[in-house]
Amino acid sequence: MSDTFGGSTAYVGIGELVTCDGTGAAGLGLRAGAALVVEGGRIAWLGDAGGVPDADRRVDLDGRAVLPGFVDSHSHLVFDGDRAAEFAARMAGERYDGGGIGVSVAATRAASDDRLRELVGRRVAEMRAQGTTTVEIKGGYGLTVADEARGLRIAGEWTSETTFLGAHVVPPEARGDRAAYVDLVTGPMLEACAPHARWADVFCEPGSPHAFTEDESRAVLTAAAGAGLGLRVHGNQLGPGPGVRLAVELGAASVDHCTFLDDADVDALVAAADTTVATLLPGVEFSTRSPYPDARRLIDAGVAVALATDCNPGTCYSSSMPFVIALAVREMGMTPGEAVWAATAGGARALRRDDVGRIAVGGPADLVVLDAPSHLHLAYRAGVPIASALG
Ligand SMILES: N=CN[C@@H](CCC(=O)O)C(=O)O
Ligand SMILES: [Zn+2]
Repeated sequence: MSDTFGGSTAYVGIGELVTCDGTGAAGLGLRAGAALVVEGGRIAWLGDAGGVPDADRRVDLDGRAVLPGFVDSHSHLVFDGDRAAEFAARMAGERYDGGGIGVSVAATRAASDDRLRELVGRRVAEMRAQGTTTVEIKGGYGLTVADEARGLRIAGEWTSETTFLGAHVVPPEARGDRAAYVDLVTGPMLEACAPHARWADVFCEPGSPHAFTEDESRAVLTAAAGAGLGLRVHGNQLGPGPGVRLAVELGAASVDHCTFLDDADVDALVAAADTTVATLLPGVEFSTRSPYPDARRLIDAGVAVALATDCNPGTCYSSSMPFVIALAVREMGMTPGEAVWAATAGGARALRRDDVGRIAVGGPADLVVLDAPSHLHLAYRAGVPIASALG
């Protein structure tokens, strides 16, 4: 977030500064007794509080911790309607298979531009209020040329990290001819959407009749890369499958979910650790009552791991990165430091950004302050709104 005050601001009294200016948990970059000067929305100075230069304004944070703003590298904010009844049915034992996406597609198609704009704006504001300063937003609830282009145009009003997801599911009207729908996605839909997107994604899940097979996914991703888009994949969410290996083969920036992995998937992710991030979305396992991904196995093997919300109406209607961090620590065996790194610097890597997700001189002043002395409190005080953007 940027400081709205016109001049320079010195932040002193920082209980713990978490810079995330390194790699892995070792790169958490914890500093005690540090201070920051922010000017023009940038970090102008970082050092020991004893040496803080003069500034136009001085803010005493009274022992609170300061972190980089969260980088939520996976969300689906462009939708209307909700699926609370589907959630309740799952809590009573129903399984998630992606079929409910059609309900959100119908509601989203029926919404006016202004209505969608208002909904996305409200959700982005909800994220920012919980410390998220960079967000990726996917389409995927329009599934016509016009509706996908519209969703991405609206998403682009809030972020440059927009993702074309025409291959979210095969929409009901196209079920009789899947090949024709893939042709639409790789042809006219991609052409209309590419100018509004940085990324392309596909729901690669051969076990679901709604999602896409390996060959269909490869066709979509290859066409998108040809149109100049970076690649992302929804893979291995509902069962073992080809998503992870396809993402690695095609040099995707991230493969997301990674819930059901075999040894070959983990080996592929280790080999591609400089290229492809495994983005874990534990809010989905919470909201679908599913087994959590084995984050420990991935981190211990040397896989690059990010955390994101996947905020969407079906599998996780939560916009809260602190909630995701708490789940990662409690349910996936990540240390609090690993979880914070994955939610900031890890998310930045998943978006191939080196300007966000860390606190460094010259970088954007995207800062989170905790109403607590340490990053440990994000998981320790789960459910308590201690994180907010600073400034
Ligand atoms: N799995 C595919 N897409 C979303 C869910 C979308 C929905 O159910 O509405 C996800 O990431 O979980
Ligand atoms: Zn998703």
